[in-house]
Amino acid sequence: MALGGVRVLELAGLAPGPLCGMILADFGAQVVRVDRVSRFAEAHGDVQARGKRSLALDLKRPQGAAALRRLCGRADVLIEPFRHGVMERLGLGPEVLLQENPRLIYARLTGFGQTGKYAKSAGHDINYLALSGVLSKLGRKNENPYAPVNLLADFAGGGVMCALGIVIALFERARSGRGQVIDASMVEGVAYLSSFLWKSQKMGLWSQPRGQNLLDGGAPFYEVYRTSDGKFMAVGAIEPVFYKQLIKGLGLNLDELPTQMSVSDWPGMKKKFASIFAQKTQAEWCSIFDSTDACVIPVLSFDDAASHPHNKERSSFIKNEQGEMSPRPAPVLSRTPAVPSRKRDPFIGEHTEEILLEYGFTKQEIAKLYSDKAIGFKNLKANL
Ligand SMILES: C[C@H](CCC[C@H](C)C(=O)SCCNC(=O)CCNC(=O)[C@H](O)C(C)(C)COP(=O)(O)OP(=O)(O)OC[C@H]1O[C@@H](n2cnc3c(N)ncnc32)[C@H](O)[C@@H]1OP(=O)(O)O)[C@H]1CC[C@H]2[C@@H]3[C@H](O)C[C@@H]4C[C@H](O)CC[C@]4(C)[C@H]3C[C@H](O)[C@]12C
Repeated sequence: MALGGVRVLELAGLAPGPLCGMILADFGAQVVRVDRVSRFAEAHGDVQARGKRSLALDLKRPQGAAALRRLCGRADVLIEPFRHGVMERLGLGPEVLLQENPRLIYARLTGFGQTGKYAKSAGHDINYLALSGVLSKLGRKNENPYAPVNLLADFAGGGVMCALGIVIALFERARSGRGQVIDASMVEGVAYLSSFLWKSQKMGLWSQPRGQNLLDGGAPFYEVYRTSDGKFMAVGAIEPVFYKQLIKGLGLNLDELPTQMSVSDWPGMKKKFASIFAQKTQAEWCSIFDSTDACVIPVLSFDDAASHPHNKERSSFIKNEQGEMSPRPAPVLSRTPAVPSRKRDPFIGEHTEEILLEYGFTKQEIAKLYSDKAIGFKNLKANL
């Protein structure tokens, strides 16, 4: 696989870091998740542990921190998901680790970045989304701004953006032979993703208040409608050629309607479309719109998405040995595609000895680390 042979140490954190590690593991990297020893009961469950192994190491103990330094000496990538200053307090800051391994790619995945007034503040997806400006653009007319689960800052602007940075740094290292520090701020990651919104401000796409523009819930032809069986259809018929097919599928006469881009008529048109969509079931609307260019697609549950003919044809969702469904890695590379592990997720500390041996520790050294309580072997299933 494309990242075969790349050694990654992922310090266990919440949501974004685990996704970053999973992406690298799916594309072939050997990812070791470094879990806490003393707080098994409080482990933030890593539900994105596919393809990883787990080493339980107490970084608060000098022997544990020293062991991580040694591991980093042989690793290609370190992913650290803590607030600014934590690694420095552990004696594991970039200056130390890059001194010992100049090829190390030291990825610092935080909410606010390594500098700035909030650098040491706690936060979660919704806070980063707020500070980026993006949250102000999300939400229905006359309602509060709305954060779409924790997809945008944690995952899109965090885990995925950090993985991109790591791959770019690996590519550059192939030329220079040198590692570097990646300051992956989720605020900036999600802001970067929203460049289109920033650049299109003057195009008139966002001249209305939140929830009343073309792409944020204002336009009747870019909206979700309830069907008679309580399901929904997603409509995205933006271009006139597709809009015409939407109108035809709804059984309306284009000549008798206001022009598509008559913004003042959008609320009335929305009501009209809603009353029509409410007359048929989701399946009936699919039989009308499937294989047309009306840009009308059923809103699917996770189960329905996994079993939908289109997604089944592409094997877009996979099952692991436990029968758990999840999305397959994306994108699909033609020659070196990701081959996601089908194995169950690792227990915390399950591979401690195996990993330490692999990284050059002797059995005696491992026994000493264990007696110093710097490592753990417990086979506890990570929570959540
Ligand atoms: C599923 C829920 C999460 C959903 C995602 C959520 C919406 C997010 O946005 S996640 C993104 C959060 N932000 C970041 O990741 C940005 C960078 N990180 C931070 O800003 C901070 O880490 C923090 C704010 C996220 C957390 O701050 P905290 O003070 O806890 O930590 P830090 O300051 O970073 O310091 C880390 C300290 O830990 C020490 N450490 C680290 N590793 C080790 C080690 N191996 N050995 C020893 N010590 C270690 C390190 O030295 C630092 O120490 P110091 O501070 O002394 O320097 C989940 C959200 C909440 C979860 C639930 C909750 O946790 C309670 C239960 C816990 C139980 O175990 C499992 C079930 C829970 C219900 C749990 C379930 C889910 O996981 C959650 C709901």
